[in-house]
Amino acid sequence: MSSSDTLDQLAEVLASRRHGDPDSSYVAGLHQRGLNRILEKVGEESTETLLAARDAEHGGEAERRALISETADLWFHSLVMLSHLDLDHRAVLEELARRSGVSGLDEKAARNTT
Ligand SMILES: N=c1c2ncn([C@@H]3O[C@H](COP(=O)(O)OP(=O)(O)OP(=O)(O)O)[C@@H](O)[C@H]3O)c2ncn1[C@@H]1O[C@H](COP(=O)(O)O)[C@@H](O)[C@H]1O
Repeated sequence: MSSSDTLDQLAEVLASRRHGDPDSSYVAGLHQRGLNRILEKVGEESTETLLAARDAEHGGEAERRALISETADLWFHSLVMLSHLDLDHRAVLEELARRSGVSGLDEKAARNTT
């Protein structure tokens, strides 16, 4: 399965949980608690990811695996955030595709001249 299939499948599951039972679904519970709770989780996972990245820089395999796990938590909660706001994760993939081949330095220079 390709990486984008994995994201597509996860997004489908998340959509199906949007109005699900919070007693049996973590995702439904997040939606029920609302955007602020989801944003808190995105913030927490961001912090945990950056701390894990610092440990991974000079760490071993365990620290590198921990960073992968924290990044997965961050991506997952970001997908729940998009879903809560009825935004399609494929729009993010399309935005990255649109940027493909455009140097960040060139893009920034073009921004500063307009
Ligand atoms: N990918 C994930 C996923 N990644 C992380 N998590 C959950 O996100 C939470 C991470 O929060 P923390 O590490 O802060 O742990 P915590 O302290 O227990 O969490 P809180 O009580 O603070 O919310 C944990 O409960 C994890 O189980 C996920 N929960 C669900 N999914 C996917 O979403 C699908 C639907 O899940 P349900 O809605 O639970 O059926 C699943 O089949 C999975 O594919």
